[in-house]
Amino acid sequence: MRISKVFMKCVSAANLTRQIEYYSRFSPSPLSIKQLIDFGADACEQTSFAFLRHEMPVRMANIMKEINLLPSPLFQTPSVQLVYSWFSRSFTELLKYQNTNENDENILKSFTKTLVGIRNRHNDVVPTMAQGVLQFKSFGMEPLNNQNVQYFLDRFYMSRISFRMLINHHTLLFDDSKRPAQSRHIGSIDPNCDAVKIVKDAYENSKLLCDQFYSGCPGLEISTHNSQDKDEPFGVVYIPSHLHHMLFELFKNAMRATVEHHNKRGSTYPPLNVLVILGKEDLTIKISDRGGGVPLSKIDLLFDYMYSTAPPPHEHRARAAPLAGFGYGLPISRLYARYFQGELNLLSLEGFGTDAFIYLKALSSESVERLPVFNRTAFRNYMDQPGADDWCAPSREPRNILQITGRPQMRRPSHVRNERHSPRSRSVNLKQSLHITTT
Ligand SMILES: Nc1ncnc2c1ncn2[C@@H]1O[C@H](COP(=O)(O)OP(=O)(O)OP(=O)(O)O)[C@@H](O)[C@H]1O
Repeated sequence: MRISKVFMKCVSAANLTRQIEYYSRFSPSPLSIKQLIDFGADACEQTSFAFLRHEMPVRMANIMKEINLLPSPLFQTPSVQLVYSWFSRSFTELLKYQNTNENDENILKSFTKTLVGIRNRHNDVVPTMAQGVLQFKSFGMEPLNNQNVQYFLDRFYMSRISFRMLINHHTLLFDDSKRPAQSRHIGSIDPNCDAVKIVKDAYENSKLLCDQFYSGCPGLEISTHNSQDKDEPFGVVYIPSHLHHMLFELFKNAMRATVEHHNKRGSTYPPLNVLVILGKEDLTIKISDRGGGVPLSKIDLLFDYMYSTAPPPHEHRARAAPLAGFGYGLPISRLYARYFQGELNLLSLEGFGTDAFIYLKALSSESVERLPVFNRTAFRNYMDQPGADDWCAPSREPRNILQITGRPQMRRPSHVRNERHSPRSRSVNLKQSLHITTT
């Protein structure tokens, strides 16, 4: 009895591996916001079902192949194993619908229910993966691993954003219990998304946390400029929850920096200045704070998963939304911006403040999903060995010139290497080499 159970488990594991292999050979099909809107306006459940029952396993299999390439000590952590088990289960559930009848009402209903179940199962993927990476870091991570993990997490979370986008869109369109009675939204998309309103909402939500944490908060000043039509509001076709997520994270950071930099409990702080500009191609939002800024040497670190200057949150409070925590705010917000071909950047003046920029595409036909695909290039990114740095490492102290006089400073060309030098010609060469090393 026990042997047959073990045997069945091995068979299903082998089958799962085969199916992942099969679906990972397909490339995901990126959709534009325009396509999602056009489809949603004339929604046909059968078409959406037929698309998703293939597309979801394809996107999952592509990213599962990459999870399998993680450094073994990271892959083996209980947290990553747990995440992988969620993926395996969800992937298997989706495969059940491959050869079913798309005109059967019950199948369509059951599929929508399965999608909701998958979304709930994956709710905790971000903090769970973060725990895994923390455990792995505590073993002492090499720079190459750090690079690989950063590369992987960007792709993994981008993929996750895309699953949730597709699931939300489908369930909002076809799950009657989720459909708001009167709404201009089409699925999860607002065809007339008011960027200024979302700025105000995100500020208010972040202010609640800031007031609670610091008993004070900087104010908000908004200016707008619509280069297309001065009298028109700032409508773009976008997913309000994505924009809210980015703005909320940027406001939290700006508020924390401002309050901590000025360190005057209860007193007034310099306000956060927000500029919203609609151009032909981009909708740009700039948030400027006077929170003391970040030194240039740290700017690149800000988008590293796990880089935070805040004390680490306790494991059991990981989801209790403090003002700062794991250091995931910026990298994940940047993924949201990039998901539909936008961008998120920070420019800082140390000693003064920081400007954060969100760029979104103004045209829905140009907002196309940016999705990872598992191919040879991706594979190589996990396999490459680190090369030697091709820039000199700066020495800590100025070199003692007298110490260098005894040894050559340059790798001389071979025709020069065999020459015998008189003391005089040697000193001439030394002068030349010093000139080269100091310029
Ligand atoms: N406007 C800013 N001014 C000064 N420092 C900033 C600003 N924005 C970000 N930072 C620095 O970048 C770090 C990383 O920010 P990030 O939003 O990724 O994580 P976090 O806020 O620390 O935690 P969380 O995961 O909760 O967002 C912050 O800890 C802070 O040191």
